[in-house]
Amino acid sequence: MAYRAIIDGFEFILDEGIAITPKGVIEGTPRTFGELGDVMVKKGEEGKVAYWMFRDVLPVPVGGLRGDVTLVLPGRLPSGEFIKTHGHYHPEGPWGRWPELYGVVKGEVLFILQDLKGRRVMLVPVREGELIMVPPGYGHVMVNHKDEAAITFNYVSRLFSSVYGPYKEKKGASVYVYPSEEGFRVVRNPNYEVEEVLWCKPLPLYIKEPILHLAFKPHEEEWFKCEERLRVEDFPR
Ligand SMILES: O=P(O)(O)OC[C@H]1O[C@](O)(CO)[C@@H](O)[C@@H]1O
Repeated sequence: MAYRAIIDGFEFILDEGIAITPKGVIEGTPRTFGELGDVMVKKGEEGKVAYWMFRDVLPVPVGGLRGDVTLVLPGRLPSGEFIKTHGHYHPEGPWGRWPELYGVVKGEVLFILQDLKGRRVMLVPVREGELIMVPPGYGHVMVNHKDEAAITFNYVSRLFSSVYGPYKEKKGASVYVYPSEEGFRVVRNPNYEVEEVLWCKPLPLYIKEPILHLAFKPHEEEWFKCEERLRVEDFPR
């Protein structure tokens, strides 16, 4: 199924595997259930695609930044979790760890942000038209907890490679998100010493005007409003 999206002022037609972008027709890179095997408690259906990554497709007038688009499919993983991204950290840059600016242009995504040890966790729902800054030093996973595909974009520095190892070693993020009658439930990953899971809202930034400059905003900015601690279930033994 093809989707049309306007992303930061540019028109895209996205389908599974291929996209018409301002930079031409681009083949996507699939992330399969097999590649997510290390971040799930149960593997299976190896060849199925969880999300399509279209990297370096947003025109960026500022050298040094890369703009990607991601089509996150709806559904469940073999572990029973909602489809999610692999998750990664960013390494050190000249002013601390690299940040990343994300926007959602279709659907809704639940971001799982966690500090370097995975002890402090923020769950942030980001809706169509909203932006979220992944602050320096925070690992991030996107969960598609809705029944429709989600389309996101991100601006990030070209000067580093993402660090996937910690997520593989600990079998995913600090928490897992499963479907439930209320919508979703959050379960602790026993491989971390999770201290708190906060329910947060991104600051009210909307994709209505040029936003590229935000990728350079000072890192001290307070990017979230955290409202409450979330009830988290222990992992069943
Ligand atoms: O790199 P992951 O964890 O698979 O996450 C997917 C998305 O995040 C990015 O790697 C950017 O952080 C995108 O290029 C990609 O589409």
